[in-house]
Amino acid sequence: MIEQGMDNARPHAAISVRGLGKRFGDKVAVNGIDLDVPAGSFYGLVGPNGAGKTTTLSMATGLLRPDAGQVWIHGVDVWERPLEAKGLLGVLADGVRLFDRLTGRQLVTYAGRLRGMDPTTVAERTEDLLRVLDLEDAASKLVVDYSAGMTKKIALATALIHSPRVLVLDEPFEAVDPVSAANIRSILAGYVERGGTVVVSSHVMDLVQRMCSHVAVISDGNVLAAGTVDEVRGGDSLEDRFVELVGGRAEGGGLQWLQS
Ligand SMILES: Nc1ncnc2c1ncn2[C@@H]1O[C@H](COP(=O)(O)OP(=O)(O)OP(=O)(O)O)[C@@H](O)[C@H]1O
Repeated sequence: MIEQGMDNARPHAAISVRGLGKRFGDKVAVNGIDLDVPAGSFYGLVGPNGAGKTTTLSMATGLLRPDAGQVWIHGVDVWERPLEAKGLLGVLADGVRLFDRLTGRQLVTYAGRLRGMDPTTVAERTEDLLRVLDLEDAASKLVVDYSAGMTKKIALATALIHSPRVLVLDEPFEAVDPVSAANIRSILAGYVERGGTVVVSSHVMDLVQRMCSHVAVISDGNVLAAGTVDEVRGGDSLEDRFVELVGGRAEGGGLQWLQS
């Protein structure tokens, strides 16, 4: 069934965003954007600091109420049918506090039980996740005592445990060591191969170019370009295209006084 209001959105997209906007005081953080994330795509969201990526992802996943616009996850309106929409999602949010007085194992178990999963499956998947994310040795330690990278990985485990249809990951590789990052990349690539959809925000253009099928470039709350990675980069590297679209390179690096 296609929902009311979806006429000009894409009913078969994993995520469809129309006219999404958010303002904080005088600052327009997200300026009425449209975006379609095709089902089965590995979608990168890139943009300079303060571009509106986190605000967009927070609104798209039901964590932050938009001032304007609508979001559908596989055709389900996030703000009208939040429970149903959230059931389809796994989210790694930026800067959201975890229940960090739990151990890593307890936190992942709790996430699975909150999703209504049976205890045996939760226990099995929790051990699998701790193993592939190299957190077995830290599993009995409180999350409050984790390093930044370990915290990122345990939060990722809580997003994966229920095997959602759509994964939305804000900066999943930030602070994560190269071996764990490679493990996470292969987990995500396998998940996409099996029909899942992944959206990641990242500042690492090379990674997005290698890993993602699609990309959107956001700057100052607007979508400057969106499509397949090849369409957006148009023969250049994604990094060169990004700098061309976004601008802002300081001539000669500036800070001539910075010398020894
Ligand atoms: N809760 C808030 N209160 C006030 N301003 C906010 C709030 N959240 C975000 N902003 C502002 O909205 C704009 C977009 O921020 P956002 O965090 O979405 O950017 P981002 O693209 O995720 O940046 P980064 O790459 O640095 O994480 C920024 O100007 C930021 O200062």
